[in-house]
Amino acid sequence: MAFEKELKVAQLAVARASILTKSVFAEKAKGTISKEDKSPVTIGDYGAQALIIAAIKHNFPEDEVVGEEEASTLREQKELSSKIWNLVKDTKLSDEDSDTMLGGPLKTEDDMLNAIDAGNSAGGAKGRIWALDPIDGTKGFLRGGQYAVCLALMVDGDVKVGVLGCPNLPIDDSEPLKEDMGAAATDKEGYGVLFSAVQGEGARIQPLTRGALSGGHSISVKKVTDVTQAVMCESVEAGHSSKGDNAEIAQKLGVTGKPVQMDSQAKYGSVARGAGDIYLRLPVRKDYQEKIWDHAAGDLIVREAGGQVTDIHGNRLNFSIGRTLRDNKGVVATPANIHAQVLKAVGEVLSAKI
Ligand SMILES: Nc1ncnc2c1ncn2[C@@H]1O[C@H](COP(=O)(O)O)[C@@H](OP(=O)(O)O)[C@H]1O
Ligand SMILES: [Mg+2]
Repeated sequence: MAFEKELKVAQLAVARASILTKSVFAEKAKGTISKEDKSPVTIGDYGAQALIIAAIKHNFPEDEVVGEEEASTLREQKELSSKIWNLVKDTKLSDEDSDTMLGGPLKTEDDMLNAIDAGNSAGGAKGRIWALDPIDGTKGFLRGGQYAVCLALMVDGDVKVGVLGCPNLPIDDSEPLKEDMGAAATDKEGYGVLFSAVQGEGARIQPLTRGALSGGHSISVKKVTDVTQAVMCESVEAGHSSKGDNAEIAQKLGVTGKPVQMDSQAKYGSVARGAGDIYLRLPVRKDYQEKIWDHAAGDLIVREAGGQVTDIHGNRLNFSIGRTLRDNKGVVATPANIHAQVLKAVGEVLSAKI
C-alpha cells in the first residue's frame, strides 16, 4: 500500500484536532462562551492547525504545509493564545501509542505558535506539500451545523492522500441527508466520521468517536440511474455558491427534491458515500479564487469513491499552482456516470448569463 504512514499520521492528526474542535464547541454549547462570541472558531481553528502541523513536522520534517491560518495576530493576543495553549497541550487521543506516533503533545506555547506559522508554504508543482483547513465551514461550526477538519498531501501538485474529519455527520451511510443533522449531532452517539482516500486505492469511512479510530469500510458514490431522483447539496452561505443558478440547473435536469444545504467539505464526503449525489459550487463573484485547502481532500475522496470532480468548465481542479485554484471556476462533483449530463446543464444555465 502506498503512503501508508502518511495516511495513518493524517488520520490520527485529524482525529486529534477534531476532538479539540468538539471540546471547544461543547464549551460554547454549555454557555461558558456567549452566542455572539466568535472566539470559539478562532480557538478551534488555531488549535487544530497547531496540532496537525506539529504531527506532520514530527513525522515528515522536510514536508511543507499550506495552512489557512497564521499566528501573527495571536502573538499579540496573549490571553487568547494562552486559552488555546491550555486546550492544545491537553488534547490527546484515547490511544497512547497513537499520540506517541504524532510526536506527543507540543511542549511549549511558543512551539504551538511556531507550528501554526509553519503553514506558510506558497504551494506549487514541486515536492511534498500538505493542504490544511483546520476548520472548514466556520459558519457551520458556529451554528452547530456541519464543519470539517481537512488535510491532504500533494506530491508534485497531485493529491495523493486526503482525510476529512466530519464530527457532525452520521456514522450510518444510509441515513438520509438532512440540513439540521449537525445541530442534533454535536457530541451525540452515532455521529462523527472520518473519510480518507489514497490515490489509486479507493476511499474509506470510519467512525470518529472519542478519538479512537477503528473499524470502517470502503465507500462509493451512488449509481444514479435516474438523474431526476438525485440528491443535490450546496453551501448554506449564499455568498459562496449561487442558489439561483443551482435551482435553474436542478430544474433543467428535472431534479424534483430540494437541495440539501450544508457547510464545508462534508458535501464532498456525503457525495462519496452516496448520501448525496450532486455537489455544485457555482461562482457568485467572478474574481473569487477558491482555496486549495477547501477542496484538495474532498476532490480525491470523491474521485476515489467513483465520482468525478471538475470545475464548471469541465476541467480537473488544478492544485499545482499555489495556494488558490486560480485556473478553475466553481466545482461540479457527481458520480462519474452522470457527470457529463450535469456538466452540460451547468454549461447551458451559466452560459446564458454571460
Ligand atoms: N465568495 C466566496 N466564494 C466561494 N467560497 C468562498 C467565498 N468566500 C469564502 N469562501 C470559502 O468558502 C468556505 C466554506 O465553504 P462552504 O460554503 O462550502 O461551507 C470558506 O471556508 P472556511 O469556512 O474555512 O473559511 C471559505 O474559504
Ligand atoms: Mg475552508
